[in-house]
Amino acid sequence: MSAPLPDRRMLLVHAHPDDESINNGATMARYAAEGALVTLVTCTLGEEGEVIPPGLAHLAPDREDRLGEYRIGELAAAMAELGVTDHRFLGGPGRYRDSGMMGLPQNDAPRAFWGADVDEAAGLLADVIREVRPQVLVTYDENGGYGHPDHIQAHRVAMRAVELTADEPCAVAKVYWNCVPRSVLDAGFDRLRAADGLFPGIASPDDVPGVIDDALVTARIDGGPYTAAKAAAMKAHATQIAVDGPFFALSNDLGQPLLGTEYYRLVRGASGAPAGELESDLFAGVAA
Ligand SMILES: CC(=O)N[C@H]1[C@@H](O[C@@H]2[C@H](O)[C@H](O)[C@@H](O)[C@H](O)[C@H]2O)O[C@H](CO)[C@@H](O)[C@@H]1O
Ligand SMILES: [Zn+2]
Repeated sequence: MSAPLPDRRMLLVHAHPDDESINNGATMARYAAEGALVTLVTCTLGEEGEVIPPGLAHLAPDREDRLGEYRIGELAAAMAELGVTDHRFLGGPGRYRDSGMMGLPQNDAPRAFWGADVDEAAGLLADVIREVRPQVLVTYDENGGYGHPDHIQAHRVAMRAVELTADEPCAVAKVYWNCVPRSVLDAGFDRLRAADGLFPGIASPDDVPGVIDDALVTARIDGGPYTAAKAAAMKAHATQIAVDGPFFALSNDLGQPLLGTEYYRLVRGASGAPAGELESDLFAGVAA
């Protein structure tokens, strides 16, 4: 007989190993520390990524094509930093392949996630929802945050899986999309510009995934005590992310702020906060 599930259960649906730490690392660490079940489903192995450390360049897709298996290890190390023990790949490791950036030939590769049948992939995710019965699901907005095909597809698959299970006892109570309020991001970039010289360049706020008007944000999760865990988890994804204090850069060498407070937009279910106020707990208002 399997152990009873914790009272609070959340499911995060991401495209590649690293997205979870970048978008939700502090949130995941906080809820894991508080005893909630935090389940991460990652849809690809990130096989088409670039490689930051020169000593690992041989793993690249156009060389040994072993980046995917390497990033499995990076993800496991990142989850250890966050205290998350339930992380899975959609359909099993390698079922769906990283599609590469929008418009590249890799988008049309045989196993590319971008070409996956959404209902089939959503059926696989629905099985996870039936197993863990999350009250809360977190994924990207309809643009995947920044238009990456795997992010857009992860959004579509996640939202379809929520629909498929909506009339079942495991129905997800609250669905959130990752976001960053413009004012918070602008302040972060002001700090980065003042700390000049950390990275070869500075990203444009418009390049940061999920930037939205402050008024559209519905939840603010103060990850304060867990910011260090988030930074450590991001560092674990060393092929993709370079971390320097409260800032980081992807393989494009463009610095951006590392935010310990994480923001969300409730798109399905009822807010647990008083009207006009931000939620400070994603589980607010849900039953065990
Ligand atoms: C954060 C994220 O979604 N990373 C993806 C992304 O990686 C970017 C891509 O390689 C781009 O060409 C670089 O300029 C940028 O610096 C990278 O962050 O796309 C990869 C390929 O699909 C993916 O593996 C990676 O996880
Ligand atoms: Zn990604």
